[in-house]
Amino acid sequence: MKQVFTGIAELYTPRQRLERAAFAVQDGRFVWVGAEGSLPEEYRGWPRTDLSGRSEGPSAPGGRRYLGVVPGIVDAHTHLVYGGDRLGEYLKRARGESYEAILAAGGGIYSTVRATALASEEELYELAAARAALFLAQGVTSLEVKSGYGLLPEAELKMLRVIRRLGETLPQRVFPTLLAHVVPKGWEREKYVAMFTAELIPEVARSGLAEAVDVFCDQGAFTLEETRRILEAALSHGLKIKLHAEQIAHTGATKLAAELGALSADHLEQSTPGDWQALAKSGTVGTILPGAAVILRKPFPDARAMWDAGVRVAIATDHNPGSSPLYSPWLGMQLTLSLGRLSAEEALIAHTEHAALALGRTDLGRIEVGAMADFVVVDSTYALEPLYRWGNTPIDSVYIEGEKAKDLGKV
Ligand SMILES: N=CN[C@@H](CCC(=O)O)C(=O)O
Ligand SMILES: [Zn+2]
Repeated sequence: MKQVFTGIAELYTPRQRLERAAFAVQDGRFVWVGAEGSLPEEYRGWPRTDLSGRSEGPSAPGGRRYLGVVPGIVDAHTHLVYGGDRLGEYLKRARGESYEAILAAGGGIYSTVRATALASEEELYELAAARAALFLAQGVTSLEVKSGYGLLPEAELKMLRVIRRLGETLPQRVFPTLLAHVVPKGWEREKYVAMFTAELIPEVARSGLAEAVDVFCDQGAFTLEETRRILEAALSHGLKIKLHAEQIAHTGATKLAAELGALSADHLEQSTPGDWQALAKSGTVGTILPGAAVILRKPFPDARAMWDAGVRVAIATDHNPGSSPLYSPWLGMQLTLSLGRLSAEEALIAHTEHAALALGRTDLGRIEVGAMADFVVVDSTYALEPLYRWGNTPIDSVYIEGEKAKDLGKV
């Protein structure tokens, strides 16, 4: 497929801002990006798609107006597959009960584990696909999806099969991750870690059901030592690694992530300048999860200081039924502007280019030659307007590999 896209008022690559831009796409990738007026001769005869919208606004020849375009949003941390909900827990926490106490009493993650066990693969698939449609409507073109609400080996594999089916059927690109979340009730810790490292990880590596392994290294979950064992097992089986780090307590997980060359260390609410230095040195992405930080009333990660320390800061929704029932990457970026002190341009980089690095990809989250042609057409002349309008995200359309994504769900 060959196509030239025009009608763009403002485009963020995301590092560069172009006015009256255009780009050419061939076989799902950008092959040329620049000013519309300087479209090279070789692309002039290609079929054209004018992205201008019909809504009212400035610069509107023929009643149309040129629109803003940004790269497809990348969500590098989600728990999209789960049964049930945690509304009751949410209301309790809003009255002051703590996430940690609810988890320790066998609720929280454990209650989602019970609800997920009761749901069939078909039900879990339908629920997750409906959530993914809402994400698509927000411009999310690639997303990571974790297991972790199964805990028992067969239940984890069941989640991973659902994630594989999502990858086969959704318009978006799906990155599957095996998550060591908590020790199941009734298991000895040692036996569980031994099973995870000696049976589950090899089975997942063999079957190709996950690309990465993640561990919730925290108070109430896995210790630093257990985390190291799980991650080293993952590496020895050729899987990538990432971590839930420094969310509730400071455990040293961020430095472990940096030491082992993890793709990313995520959460970071309790992280320190020493942790940021380690991330900056290793190149491990620091992914902040504004939904979980704000909803659980934890310290908001100091994204500004992290960025200035040289960390490649990413933002993700951490969509899950407990700590972050967040469906909007834009809200995550908005919170990071206000509470994490990133600029709007930096927040966009964090949810596109840097988020792609957290998936190990340099060809996603960018509008540049060689990258996958995933992009979001903003229903405004101003490409950054979705960051300005809180709770009313102006999205016109979403393209994945140069094709208009259908089924934009209602938001
Ligand atoms: N922190 C651990 N895991 C999830 C929360 C899962 C849950 O509460 O169900 C997170 O990233 O926030
Ligand atoms: Zn998470």
